[in-house]
Amino acid sequence: MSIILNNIKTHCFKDINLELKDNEKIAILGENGVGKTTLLRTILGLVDFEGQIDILQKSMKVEKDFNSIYSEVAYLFQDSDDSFLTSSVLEEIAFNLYNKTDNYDFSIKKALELLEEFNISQLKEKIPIKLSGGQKRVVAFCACILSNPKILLLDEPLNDLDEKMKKRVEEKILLYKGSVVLIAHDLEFAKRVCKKIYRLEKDGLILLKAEDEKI
Ligand SMILES: Nc1ncnc2c1ncn2[C@@H]1O[C@H](COP(=O)(O)OP(=O)(O)OP(=O)(O)O)[C@@H](O)[C@H]1O
Repeated sequence: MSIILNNIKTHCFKDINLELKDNEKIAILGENGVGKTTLLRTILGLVDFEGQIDILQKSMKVEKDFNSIYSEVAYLFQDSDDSFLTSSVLEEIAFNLYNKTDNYDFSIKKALELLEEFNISQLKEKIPIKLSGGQKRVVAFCACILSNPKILLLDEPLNDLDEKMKKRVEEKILLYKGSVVLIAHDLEFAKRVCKKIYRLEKDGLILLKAEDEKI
């Protein structure tokens, strides 16, 4: 199992139970303010919680337990600006892979390939926080996936993207060889990418059936 949540309670929801298998992709939908982002932040140890969290077979009891999983869990923030750590797009995208491999040249080479694949090579020397909203989104997404983490936590990844870029990002998520928790408001997108779709409510996570059309 990649993630097990048992009876998780935070300031905005209670009794969340979830099992995410290795390489499984799930989507979580729900009303504004119900706590979807808070749920992702809880999985990362950024929110006070009660209950039991296991990630990649490790039990997360105290804050430092979460440090041990950061190299294998990537988080696409709802607000891309919150994620930027470096002063160039190229270094931003290479950052996690460099941390993981300690190989600068290899990380830069792979980052350049990904920039090419997303057709954004012209951005490589730009300062991430000065990009447009959509450009920031793609750069933050590329920074998450380059190091192939075992778990991807994606908070509304298609926000601000044009149609072409939405397709590229969707394709990448679909083919991603790892576990994915996707927060989305677009049910059709969620259905195309994930087999299991949940709706978050105050009292817990509800598994939606294939025939459900409404959230
Ligand atoms: N750091 C915090 N401390 C206390 N409450 C917070 C904090 N961050 C968010 N909240 C509150 O928690 C609730 C859930 O917010 P959250 O961002 O998780 O919702 P969401 O489901 O992701 O919403 P949206 O669909 O609008 O992005 C909101 O009422 C919000 O005001």
